[in-house]
Order: sequence, then structure tokens, then C-alpha cells
Amino acid sequence: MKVLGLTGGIGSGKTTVANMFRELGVPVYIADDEAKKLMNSDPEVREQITSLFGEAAYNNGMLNRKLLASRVFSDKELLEKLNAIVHPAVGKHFEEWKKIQTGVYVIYEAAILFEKGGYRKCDKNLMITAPLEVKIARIMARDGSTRKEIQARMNNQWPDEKKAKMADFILSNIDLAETRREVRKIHQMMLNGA
Ligand SMILES: CC(C)(COP(=O)(O)OP(=O)(O)OC[C@H]1O[C@@H](n2cnc3c(N)ncnc32)[C@H](O)[C@@H]1O)[C@@H](O)C(=O)NCCC(=O)NCCS
Ligand SMILES: Nc1ncnc2c1ncn2[C@@H]1O[C@H](COP(=O)(O)OP(=O)(O)OP(=O)(O)O)[C@@H](O)[C@H]1O
Repeated sequence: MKVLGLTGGIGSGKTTVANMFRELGVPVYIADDEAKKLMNSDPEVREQITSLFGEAAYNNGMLNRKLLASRVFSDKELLEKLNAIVHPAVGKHFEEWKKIQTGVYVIYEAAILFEKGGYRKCDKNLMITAPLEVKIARIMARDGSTRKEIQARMNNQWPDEKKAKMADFILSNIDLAETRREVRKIHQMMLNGA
């Protein structure tokens, strides 16, 4: 079964696009979400996170996302340590998930697909783009993050120009109807063996 990697910077619209593929019947794996589930449920992962961040990493048994975000996105070394705990667990979990899917291809959605080499495991890669100010405005409206918090995450991601060189498909997500049309085209190409 083929894998279409789906990526894009914060606020580009990865999840929105992933959901359009899902509506077309494509199985979708959202790495951000699965990572957080594993950080809550996998005892080994929990133990490593607690030893890295202390007991405050969990609040009433649930991952303290705010605390971790405030620490890691301003400290590259700490982020790398967290990545090194979470990414292998997600990679393993994805392989197991893929085994039980049916269809021509599945989608693996991840924010740092190129940065962390995950794209090598994908047959094709799709990058979602949007203008910088549009991305910032979307995230501020979605979850009340500040410009500074969003910028801190962006600083840990490659610029679009660098990622664009490595992508098989690039989708500019501005107008939703247009995005949906592009999704259909890419879906058809994947079904035709792209
Ligand atoms: C620090 C955490 C707990 C904050 O959780 P929160 O719910 O606020 O954010 P969420 O995980 O949904 O990510 C939202 C966006 O932040 C950016 N982001 C998240 N992780 C990273 C990272 N490791 N490097 C760069 N940007 C990142 C992406 O644009 C992502 O789409 C979480 O982001 C995390 O554990 N990140 C490290 C592990 C990781 O890489 N997870 C993502 C995929 S495997
Ligand atoms: N074309 C669009 N027009 C208007 N709003 C959009 C468009 N695409 C996405 N959005 C909105 O922008 C916000 C961010 O989109 P989405 O969550 O899909 O991005 P993301 O790339 O997955 O974000 P993150 O990097 O934080 O995981 C959401 O509230 C979504 O509804």
C-alpha cells in the first residue's frame, strides 16, 4: 500500500486538507494527534517524558501540553530530546496502523515530515502552503495563540521554499473550494498509480 505524506507549516491547513482526503475514503493518520495519544497512554513514553520534564509534565494523569510547548519551542536541544522520545514511538505505531488499512494508499500527515526525514518512508509527498500572515491569523483565531508563540514554532520548522524543492505536489490552500478541487486531482493521480 502506498503512503502519501502530507505536510506544511503551522496553520497551512494540513488537517483541513487531510479531512478532504478522508471524505474521499482515504485512510488518514494524523501524527500530531497520535503522538499526543501515545504520550498519554504509552508507559515507556510517559516515563521518559517525566524524567525529561519532571512530574509537572502530567496534570491529573494527562500530558501538560502548555508546559511542554512553553519549554521546547524556545529550546532546540530540549525539543530534539522530546522528538527523540516521541518520533520512534509514532513511527512504530504508524506501521502497525497501516497494516490494518485497506485501499490504494493512506495519508501520513505530519508537520515536520521533511525536517525529520519521515518523507523518505512515503511514496509521494504533498506540501500545503499559505501566505505567512494568513497562517498566523488562522492559528490566532483557532486557539488564541500569540504571534510570539506561533513564531517560536515556525522557527523550528523549515521555510516553505526549502520544503517545496522536496515535494512531489504543492497545494496552495487559500480558497477552500479550489483546495477541494486540487485534492480531487491529486487523489485521482494517486489512484492512477502516481
Ligand atoms: C509540545 C507539544 C506537547 C505541544 O502540543 P500542542 O497540542 O500545543 O501542539 P500540536 O502537537 O498539536 O502541534 C501543533 C503544531 O505545532 C508544531 N509542532 C509540533 N511539534 C513540533 C516539532 N517537534 N517541531 C516543530 N514544530 C512542531 C506543528 O506546526 C504542529 O502542527 C507537542 O507539539 C509535542 O509533543 N511536540 C513534540 C513531538 C512531535 O514532534 N509531535 C508531532 C508529530 S510526531
Ligand atoms: N482555506 C482556508 N480558508 C479559511 N480557513 C482555513 C482554510 N484552511 C484552513 N483554515 C482554518 O485555519 C485553521 C488552521 O487549519 P488546520 O488546523 O487545518 O492547519 P494545520 O496546518 O493542520 O495546523 P497545525 O500546524 O496547527 O496543526 C483552522 O481553524 C482551519 O479551519
